[in-house]
Amino acid sequence: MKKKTGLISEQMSAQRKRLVLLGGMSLALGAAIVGQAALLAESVEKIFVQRASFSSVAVILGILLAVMAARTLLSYGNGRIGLRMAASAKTDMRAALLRKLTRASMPAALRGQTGGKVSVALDAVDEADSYFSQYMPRMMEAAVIPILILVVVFTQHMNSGFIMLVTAPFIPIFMILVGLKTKNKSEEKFAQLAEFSGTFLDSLQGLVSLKLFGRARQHEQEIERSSIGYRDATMDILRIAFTNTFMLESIVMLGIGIVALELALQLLIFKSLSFHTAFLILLLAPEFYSLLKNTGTAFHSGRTSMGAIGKVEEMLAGTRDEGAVNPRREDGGITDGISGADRMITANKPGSDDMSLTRMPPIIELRDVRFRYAPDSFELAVGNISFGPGKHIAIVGKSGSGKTTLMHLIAGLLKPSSGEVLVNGTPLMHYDEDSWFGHVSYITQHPYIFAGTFADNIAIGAGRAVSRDDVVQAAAAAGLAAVASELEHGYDTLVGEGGRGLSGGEKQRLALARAFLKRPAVILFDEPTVGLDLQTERVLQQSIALLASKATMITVAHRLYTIRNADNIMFMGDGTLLGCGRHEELLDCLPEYAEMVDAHRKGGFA
Ligand SMILES: Nc1ncnc2c1ncn2[C@@H]1O[C@H](COP(=O)(O)OP(=O)(O)OP(=O)(O)O)[C@@H](O)[C@H]1O
Repeated sequence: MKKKTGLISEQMSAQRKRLVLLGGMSLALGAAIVGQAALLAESVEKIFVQRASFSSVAVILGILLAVMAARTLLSYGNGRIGLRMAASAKTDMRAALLRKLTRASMPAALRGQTGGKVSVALDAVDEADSYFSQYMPRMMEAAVIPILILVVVFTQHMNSGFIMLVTAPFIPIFMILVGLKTKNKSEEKFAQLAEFSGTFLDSLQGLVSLKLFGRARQHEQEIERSSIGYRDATMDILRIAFTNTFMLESIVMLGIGIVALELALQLLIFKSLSFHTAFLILLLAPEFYSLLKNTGTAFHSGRTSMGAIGKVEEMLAGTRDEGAVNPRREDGGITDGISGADRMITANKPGSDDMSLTRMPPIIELRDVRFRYAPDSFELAVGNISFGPGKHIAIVGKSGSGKTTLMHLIAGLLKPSSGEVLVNGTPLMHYDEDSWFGHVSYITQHPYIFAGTFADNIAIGAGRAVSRDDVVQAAAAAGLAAVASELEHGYDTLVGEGGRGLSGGEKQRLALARAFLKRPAVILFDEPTVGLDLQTERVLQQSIALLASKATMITVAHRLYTIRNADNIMFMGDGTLLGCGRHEELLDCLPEYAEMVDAHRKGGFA
């Protein structure tokens, strides 16, 4: 048998008690099978050979019935244990996947196709079922019962024992040969399924863009291609399964035939065997072979499952990220804009000093921070800088210069490759993630709107139960009161997926409303690049100013108004900090900055 994968070994040790129970029940099942055959042989001999009266065999028949009932119960029990093991294993695997996905760093979380990940989390985990529900119970039975039967047959008739011993290995040998091929095919099938799901979801999400660019037909063909790939991989596995069954049946028939022939010769020609013994062995031989054959079928599904489990392991390993070191769960973090998967960066190291987080708004310092998304990719490098409590920092620079990356590093959403971000003098990575994110709000340009009511979407920002009054107040502060009153069911209108859509400006104000409920000490603000109407712009500016009055605010700034009013402007150029200071200072000493401001005034700022 192939070396078990890490996940399987983990499950085996976690479910050791059930495995021991399975072993015990298999032994009892073996005893019931042998007992049933012995009692049947005894009663047939008594009734048909010795012509004994029915009453004299009634007791034996009664015991036989009881043993048959026990055998059925034991088989059922083994099945139940297998199902329980499968249920726990699947729950554990899904939980592990979810944990990995939610703790992955932003770069790791963004890697790969969403549809592919969903397919692994749902389909591949489901496919793992048969390893525990079929393969394990059958393997356990195969490890115990055939040996028991062989011992009994050897004690009764050596020749038959030898025939069974010699023919039996053909079944596992064949199983191993087929199994090796099945596992590879199964991995291929899951790779195809993940690709199919990924392509399908991607195309579905970008349907409008695809139509606009006249690429819908091409994507349709792409979906067709990957669905055919998946179908072919499934058919290959089925082909192997059918060939497997046919070959196993043939081996079993041949084995039983040889044993029967040998028994007939000994019984009728050489007369060296009693009817009772011959009949007992004839009853045990099919049990012996069919057990091995069932093991063969279970082996096939077990190998398919192992392929699926391999995919799950691959995903668990794949989402593991050098930058993500957080061992803890997070669910109440930053209120807006980024999904749970994007948040997991800070670490909770022993001895962390969460006390200093009570000094809010905090002092934020950067010490020789460097960061790369991947080797040989864009590199960000920032020297030593410090921002006092409650300062407003604007990060500016041309597109792709690293503004968002820098903000994510300051927020702890990305872990520096070298250097440190200090909050109140303590490295950010030393804080408990929940405590830190409990003080932070992130208002992105495209906040995530969950499927739910308008009120629910605002309330989620608080991270605790809040009253409708609180929600209404937060909405008003964010300039959303008029929007809510225009909605069909007011605050109870369904928004997000499957509900009413919201405009870009409305979404950003909703993010603001979430932040108002939270009252963060650190605000990360990704200023809209697209021009909002004057009214919306003013509401946003006023609300942000109100929110930021008692907070440190870090803005990826595009508006001259915001830049000019910032306490510190970080001017980025191709991943390096070209200058840091107030507007007037940078105007005097940094020609690139003056050029940018000039271009902005003329309306050509990019
Ligand atoms: N997840 C990622 N993986 C790899 N590279 C990335 C990733 N995100 C951003 N980059 C690269 O890092 C560089 C800086 O990106 P960043 O988003 O920080 O720029 P920006 O200044 O905020 O740009 P913009 O103003 O256009 O939003 C870019 O070259 C970008 O392609």
